[in-house]
Amino acid sequence: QWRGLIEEYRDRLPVTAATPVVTLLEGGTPLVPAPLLSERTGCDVFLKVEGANPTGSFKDRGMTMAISHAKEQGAQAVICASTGNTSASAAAYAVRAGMVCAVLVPQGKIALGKMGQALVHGARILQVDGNFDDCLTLARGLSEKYPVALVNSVNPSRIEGQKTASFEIVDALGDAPDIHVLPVGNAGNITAYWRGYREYAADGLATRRPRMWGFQASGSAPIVDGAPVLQPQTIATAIRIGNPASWEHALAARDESGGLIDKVTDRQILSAYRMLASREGVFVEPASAASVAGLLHAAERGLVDPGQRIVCTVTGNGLKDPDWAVMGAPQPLVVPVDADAAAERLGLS
Ligand SMILES: Cc1ncc(COP(=O)(O)O)c(/C=C/C(=O)C(=O)O)c1O
Repeated sequence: QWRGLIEEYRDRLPVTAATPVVTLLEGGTPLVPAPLLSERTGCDVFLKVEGANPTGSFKDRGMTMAISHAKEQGAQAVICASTGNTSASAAAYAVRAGMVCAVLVPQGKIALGKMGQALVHGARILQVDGNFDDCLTLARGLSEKYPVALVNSVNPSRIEGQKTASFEIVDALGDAPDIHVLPVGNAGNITAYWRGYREYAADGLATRRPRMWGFQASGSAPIVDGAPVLQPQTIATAIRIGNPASWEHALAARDESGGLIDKVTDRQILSAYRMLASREGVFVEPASAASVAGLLHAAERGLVDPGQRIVCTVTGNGLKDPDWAVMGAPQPLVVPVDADAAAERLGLS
């Protein structure tokens, strides 16, 4: 039985015997081969399906660490700004820890599933009349003035927990991939993956470190454009972030790894989103598809070599944002309880 990240990687995490382990047995997620992406790119492509985590996104990796540390420090309340997945995760782990969870989300810009999670776990939710960056500014201010622990990815415990995804990938493949691809919003995850790959290589558990390829949405691409985006716009609301808190760390991951950070359009994101579900059988939320969209776009431009081993992290479960799955799809037919009628409409007859 998988014991959760802290137990599985205890000797690589900043925990002691005194650290209470707050866990929902997160981690140990599937590394799924992607035959269609492999064929399209001429490479060996795998998907790290982080939607399989307890609250449906990679945020659980950071949250088990952040909430365990908060509990160790005697916190009774935690706070986070979120585009939705961080708050869904913080709300669930706060329940496990017996803590109050305060959540600040950008007004009207949070996917239904994520709002539902925070609500049902009993978080105290405020919609902020501003964007995610405004929410983070507010959350930081509140955590400095009031006894509430900030659990955004500016909290180093979050990065420590999230680096374990790289450990799992090397443990599964036997070495690091040539390229690791993932979406970039607040840039905590690219920072965490690079740290994990570096640590494993330094300890001789991998012979190489991958090139890190991060992708932003073109309407919300401050790192690519070289300046904060004041009014970020993208249908991929999870990465609708104009001023990433881990900007410098993302640049370091890109440059130290010889990688890249680029942008993909909403159209490319939705195309990859649909291809993943309809051709690879993997349902992810739109922001997660930015990594696959970026890989396909890079491959079209000849940036991959045949036979390379590539891992794309798909960061969140498609159920988080069901509207996009329904949008634009034909209304399913209604049939009478009649086999012939059903067979005819299913095209079986
Ligand atoms: C599905 C999904 N994919 C990618 C990202 C980007 O990761 P980072 O670059 O580490 O920020 C997020 C981030 C979400 C939040 O920032 C939040 O929940 O507040 C996400 O939910």
